[in-house]
Amino acid sequence: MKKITIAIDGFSSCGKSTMAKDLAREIGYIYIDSGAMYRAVTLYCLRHGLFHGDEVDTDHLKTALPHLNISFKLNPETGRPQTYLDGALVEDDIRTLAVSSKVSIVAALDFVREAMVSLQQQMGREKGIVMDGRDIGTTVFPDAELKIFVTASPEIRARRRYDELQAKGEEGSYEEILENVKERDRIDTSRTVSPLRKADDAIELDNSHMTISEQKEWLAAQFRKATEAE
Ligand SMILES: Nc1ncnc2c1ncn2[C@@H]1O[C@H](COP(=O)(O)OP(=O)(O)O)[C@@H](O)[C@H]1O
Ligand SMILES: Nc1ccn([C@@H]2O[C@H](COP(=O)(O)OP(=O)(O)O)[C@@H](O)[C@H]2O)c(=O)n1
Repeated sequence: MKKITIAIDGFSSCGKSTMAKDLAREIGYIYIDSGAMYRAVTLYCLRHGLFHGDEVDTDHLKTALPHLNISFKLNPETGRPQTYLDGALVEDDIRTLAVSSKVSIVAALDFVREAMVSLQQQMGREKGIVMDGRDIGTTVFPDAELKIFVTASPEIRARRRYDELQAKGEEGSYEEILENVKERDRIDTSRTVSPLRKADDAIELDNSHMTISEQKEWLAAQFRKATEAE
C-alpha cells in the first residue's frame, strides 16, 4: 500500500503523542515527536545558562544550534522512541516543568523554527511518517494526506499532564501545570512564525470525553479512510 504522511497538531497535553505513537506502531510508520526537538533545544539553553528571565541569549544559541545533534532511537524494551541530545539520552529531562515553562519562548524564535522544520522535513521525505506538533499540517507538511487537529479543555489537559508527572515522581502542582498549559497555548497561538492553528483541511477532534482506546480507534478509522482514498 502507498505510504502517506500523517500530521497531528493541537494544543498542549491533549494526547497527540499518545495517539500518534500508537498509530505509528500499528501501521509500521515512523513516529516523530516534533515537540521533543524544541524541548531538547530548550534543555540545551537551560544547561548553558542562556536564559535571562524570559530572554534567550540568541547570539549564543545561533552559534550553537547548527552543532546540536537531536535524534531519536527506539527503546529496545518498550519499542518506543526516545530523544537524544548530543548522544545522551534526555527523554526524561526534556519533560520536566522547568523545560515546559521555557519551551514556548524558544519555539517562537524564527531561526530555531527554521532549523527544526528543515530537520523534520528531511525526516519525512520518504513518507510513512506520523508527526505531531503545532505546525505540522500548516508548515512542515502542508501536503500531508491526513491532518488531525486535537483539542480538549485546558482543565482536562492539565489533569492528564499532572497525573503523568505525579506517576513519574516529578514536582509540580495541578495549578502550576494548568497555568503552564494555558501560557504555552497563548504563546503558541500568538507567535509570528507558524502560530498554532488548525489547517483548513484538518479533521478536528475534541477528545475531552474520550478514553485513550476510543481515540485510538477513531484515529485508526481516519487512517483507513485516508488510505482508501489514495
Ligand atoms: N483520552 C485520554 N484520556 C485520558 N488521558 C489521556 C488521553 N489521551 C492522552 N492521555 C494522557 O494525557 C497525557 C498527555 O498526553 P500526550 O499524548 O503526552 O499529549 P500531547 O502529546 O498532546 O502533549 C499523557 O499522560 C497521556 O497518557
Ligand atoms: N511543531 C511544534 C511542536 C512543539 N512546539 C513547541 O514546543 C512546545 C512543547 O511541545 P510538546 O508537543 O512537547 O508539548 P506537550 O503538549 O507534549 O506538552 C510547545 O508548547 C510549542 O511551544 C512548536 O512550536 N512546534
